[in-house]
Formats: sequence, structure tokens, C-alpha cells
Amino acid sequence: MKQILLATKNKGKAKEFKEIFGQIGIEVLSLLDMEETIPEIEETGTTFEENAVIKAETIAERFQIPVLGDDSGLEVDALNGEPGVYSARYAGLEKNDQKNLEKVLEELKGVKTDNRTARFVCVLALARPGSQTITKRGTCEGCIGEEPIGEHGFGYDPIFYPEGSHRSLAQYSPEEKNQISHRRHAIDQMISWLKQNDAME
Ligand SMILES: O=c1nc[nH]c2c1ncn2[C@H]1C[C@H](O)[C@@H](COP(=O)(O)OP(=O)(O)OP(=O)(O)O)O1
Ligand SMILES: [Mg+2]
Repeated sequence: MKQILLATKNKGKAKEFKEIFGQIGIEVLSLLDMEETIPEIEETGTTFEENAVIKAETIAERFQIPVLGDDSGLEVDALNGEPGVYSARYAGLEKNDQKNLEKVLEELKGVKTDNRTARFVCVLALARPGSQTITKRGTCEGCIGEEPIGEHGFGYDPIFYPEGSHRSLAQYSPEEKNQISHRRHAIDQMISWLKQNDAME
């Protein structure tokens, strides 16, 4: 496998996949690299697994090549796991990262540090024409800060402090984030599975 198509239009995700897979010599293309406009894929699932499979299978069906789908989000314990699969649309259908993280901070007003635990979840689905789709999950534990800080990353990174860290994930360099992220852990699991099943070629 020298090249893989990623079923996403999210710039932040695409950049991280390119960096992580680039290190093992695999080129990642995303829907942002395609000439034609791909219609929005409806995320009708209620779990990360379901949505990752929908994304990967929709695009694999269309292009008849192996496709990786990523469905990810933030689970906040004090909010019963919200925003979860609705992370991208938490503050509205326009998918605004700034408004989304402000809504989390608003919902957590008055909640003490010890009770602000959360995790990022990333589920990857690999759909290959003629094979069963497989999914792998990665997580990154941490807690939610009091205000956004940091310039790197995307999404909820400015309010997320990885376990044991005094810096938000948006204060991590891309290289540092890619060593500990939920996405990195899911990718590692997927690569191990492919190696074990002689499917890396
Ligand atoms: O490393 C991350 N650092 C910060 N925030 C993150 C991360 N990973 C996911 N997130 C947030 C962004 C978005 O609010 C939601 C993903 O939603 P999700 O539907 O999977 O992606 P999306 O709609 O942006 O792009 P697409 O569906 O085309 O892949 O979780
Ligand atoms: Mg989405």
C-alpha cells in the first residue's frame, strides 16, 4: 500500500494523516485533493464506528479503491459523554470549531477541575472493495481547561489538556500531538492489524 484515500474534508485531520502515514512512506490523499466535488456524506450513525464505516464505504464504493474513514470527537464525562458523535455539529450545523468549544466551556461553567475529565476518540474504518470493512479505535485521555489557549491543531484542541500536561493540545507542536493523539493510536492499531493480516502490500 503506497497510497490511501481518506474520506474527509477536514483540513486538520488530513494534515495529521499525511504527517503520520508519511513517516512510513504511505501517501495520503483526501477529498480536498480531488478535482471533482464530492457531495456531503450524511453522518446518520449513533456511534463513531457507524459513521466511520459510512464515510469509508461511501467513498470506496464510488472510486473502487481502499478508503479510510475517520469519525472522531470529544467525550466530556460531566456532560454524559457529549458532544460525542455530534462534536462537529455541537453548536450548530455550520460546524464552527470556535463556537463548539465555547459551548463546551459554557456547559461546564462552575464544574470543578477534578470533574472536567474528557477524552478524544478516533475510530478509523478501512473499506476495501471485495473485503469486509474493519474498524479500529484510539483514545486520548485528558481534561477540559477554563479557557482556550494555543495556536496549533484544530477543533477542540485549545481547551483539551492531555493527562498530566500543563499545556493544551493546541500548545503541542504537530510532532508532539501526533505521538500521543487518539488519531495516532487508531492509526497504529490499524497498521498492526494490516501487518498481522499480510494486507500492507
Ligand atoms: O484531534 C482533534 N483535535 C481537536 N478536535 C478534534 C480532533 N479530532 C476530532 N475533533 C473534533 C473536531 C470535530 O468537531 C469533530 C470531528 O467530527 P467528524 O464528523 O469526525 O469530522 P468532520 O465533520 O470535521 O470531517 P469529516 O466528517 O469530513 O471527516 O471532533
Ligand atoms: Mg463529519
